[in-house]
Amino acid sequence: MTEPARVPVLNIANVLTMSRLVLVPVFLLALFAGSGHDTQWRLAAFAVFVVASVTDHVDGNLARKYGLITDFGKIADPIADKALTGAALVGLSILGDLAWWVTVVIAVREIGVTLLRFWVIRHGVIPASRGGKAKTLVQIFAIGFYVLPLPGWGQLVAQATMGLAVLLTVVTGVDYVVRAVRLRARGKRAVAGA
Ligand SMILES: O=P(O)(O)OC[C@H](O)CO
Repeated sequence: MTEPARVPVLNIANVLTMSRLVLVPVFLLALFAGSGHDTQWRLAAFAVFVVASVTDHVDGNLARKYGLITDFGKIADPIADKALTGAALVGLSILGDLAWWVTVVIAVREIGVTLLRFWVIRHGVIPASRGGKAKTLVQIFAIGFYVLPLPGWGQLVAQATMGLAVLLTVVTGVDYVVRAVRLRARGKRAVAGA
């Protein structure tokens, strides 16, 4: 019987995921340059943020299209997303543009879900859910609006989008807790029955 072909971890989808991590310090440098509120630097930070965010879309599509899905990618992709969004949220809060409680709520959920993934890893990998992907997309839009130097109405749009992001972040976080508990319970039952 022929073995199924192994997908190499070092593939284009995973390289794109890792490049998102590399762009995090570049984004922060641009965000804090020029005392943090210089229009040109904010636009530069926005451009880096958009490029990094696009890699999130492209790596997943490439992985699915060319069969490059790996367990490494399933774990690394959400971590790279969290590094980017987390750095942006903390940066915006340090600059006084975003309330700290928003950053803390999102950070607690994102770190918590990452720990959950490692907690159940012996029993299986919890990939990003549809809700999780939607949550990341809304977070990215919300952060993008906050990074851009927008007029008053734009700031209202930014706040509303961030409110939706917080809601989705919490709801999907609870959903992952339920999934993790079920996966562990199934894993334990399987071991007990072995
Ligand atoms: O909600 P998570 O932790 O599954 O993260 C979702 C990913 O960021 C989607 O690419």
